[in-house]
Amino acid sequence: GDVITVDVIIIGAGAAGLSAGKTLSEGGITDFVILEATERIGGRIRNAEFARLKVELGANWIEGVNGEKENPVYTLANEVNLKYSDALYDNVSQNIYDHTGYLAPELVTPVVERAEHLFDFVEDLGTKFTNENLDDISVLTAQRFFGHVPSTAVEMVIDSWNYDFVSAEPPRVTSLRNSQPLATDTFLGPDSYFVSDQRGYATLLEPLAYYLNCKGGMCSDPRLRLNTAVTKIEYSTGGVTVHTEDEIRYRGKAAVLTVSIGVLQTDLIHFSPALPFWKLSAIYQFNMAVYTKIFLKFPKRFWPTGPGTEYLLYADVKRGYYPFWQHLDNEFPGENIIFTTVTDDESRRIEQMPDEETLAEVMVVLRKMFGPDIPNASHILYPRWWQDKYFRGTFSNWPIGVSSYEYKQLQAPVGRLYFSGEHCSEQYNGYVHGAIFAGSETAHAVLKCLHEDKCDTLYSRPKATT
Ligand SMILES: Cc1cc2nc3c(=O)[nH]c(=O)nc-3n(C[C@H](O)[C@H](O)[C@H](O)COP(=O)(O)OP(=O)(O)OC[C@H]3O[C@@H](n4cnc5c(N)ncnc54)[C@H](O)[C@@H]3O)c2cc1C
Repeated sequence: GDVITVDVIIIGAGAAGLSAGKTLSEGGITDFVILEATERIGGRIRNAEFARLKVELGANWIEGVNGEKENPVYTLANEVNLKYSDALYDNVSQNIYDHTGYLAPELVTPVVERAEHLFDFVEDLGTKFTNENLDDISVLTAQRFFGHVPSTAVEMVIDSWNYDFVSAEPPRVTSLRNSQPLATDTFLGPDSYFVSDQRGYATLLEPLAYYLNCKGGMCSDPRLRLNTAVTKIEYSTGGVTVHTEDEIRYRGKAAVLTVSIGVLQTDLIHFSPALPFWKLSAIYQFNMAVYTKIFLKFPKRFWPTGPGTEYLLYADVKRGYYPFWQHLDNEFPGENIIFTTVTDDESRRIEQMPDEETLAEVMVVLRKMFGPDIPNASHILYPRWWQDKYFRGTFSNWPIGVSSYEYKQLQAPVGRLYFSGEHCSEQYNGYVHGAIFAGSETAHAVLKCLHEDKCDTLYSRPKATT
């Protein structure tokens, strides 16, 4: 097949790949290509048609605003006048249901208050562990130090609201040191905005990728190669050769690989030579979580509406069984759309079910919450991120057992092959802003290599940090 020679090959046109291209451009390297397997830019930022409207199947919130450091996602959103609204999480104690229906606030308020104390305690312990450089423990272990672990249906749903809704994995899995308190809240700010713009959340990537001339999702710059899946990467200290499904080889002085950690954990891309053990070990230890929004449309509204009703919780004896609910009356008045979110094993389970089976389960839950007379949903839509070979999940979560030293190995290049993507942002992994920061940081390392000849050597094992 053909051989195309460029300075740098970027693999993946998600937020990280596009951000890497921007930093390279600004650093004087414009001879690059971006190889993207799918038909569009944006990766895990993606919307879809749903009953006359468009809804976001991937990233939906701009997380971390109004803090000491500006969130680049917020800046970009404002540049394109993206439509978003305040995420009003605070009122959730007024909106809890179980199999008997609505739970009066006086029943649940003491549980919510205790969960707040528990949350603060865990954050303080996380700070202590970081400051004193103590060996990591899980968030669940930290909760045990509080003397109480959530165990009733209501306690569990509030607990999963505080943790699983954010990290898509339960506290027993998640690292205390690396998630508490959340750097996004601490540095970028405590507020979040929910995006409902009909042009799509991904519109904010257009100013980021200005060098590709994108408008309405279409980009005219030939350096972007859509529908171009990478199958094999050969790397050395001299450069990188990337093979694609359409049998073209791209040769570069360096490459930036931004596919998700879920993809790296599979054999979708063949590496030659095989990735060294320390690198594979770091890749396999990190977690790709799964988080699924299930959108439903009804012929009429039967849930409460008005300020403070947006987020609802359903407490089941089985933790994680259709626990989180959010209506879209503010965003799409009169459309009668509500969605439920599940995570982790429940996501994996429903990904394997046909829509009708999931809908039947969801209707049973809704009838417990709102009574037997509510109508059936007319539409259902949910994505299968975990089954998709180009994603294999939704976002990374830092598990217990991965130290900062091992994390550096996840980020480290092998030869001239550089790794990037949201999972490579030490502070902000899992988020769109994490992907943007990581893409830029990796591109800076590539610039240093190409301009100053300061490149990491093949198989170099990153030095331990204290
Ligand atoms: C359901 C869901 C909800 C989320 N909610 C939020 C949120 O509210 N707020 C937030 O900040 N973040 C959220 N996130 C996380 C956020 O979307 C991601 O962290 C971010 O978009 C990841 O960007 P990335 O560039 O690192 O990876 P990706 O977007 O995955 O980009 C990598 C690209 O590589 C491509 N690729 C894969 N394999 C190949 C191959 N072999 N050859 C060529 N290309 C390939 C993929 O198609 C993809 O386009 C959510 C994600 C999901 C899925």
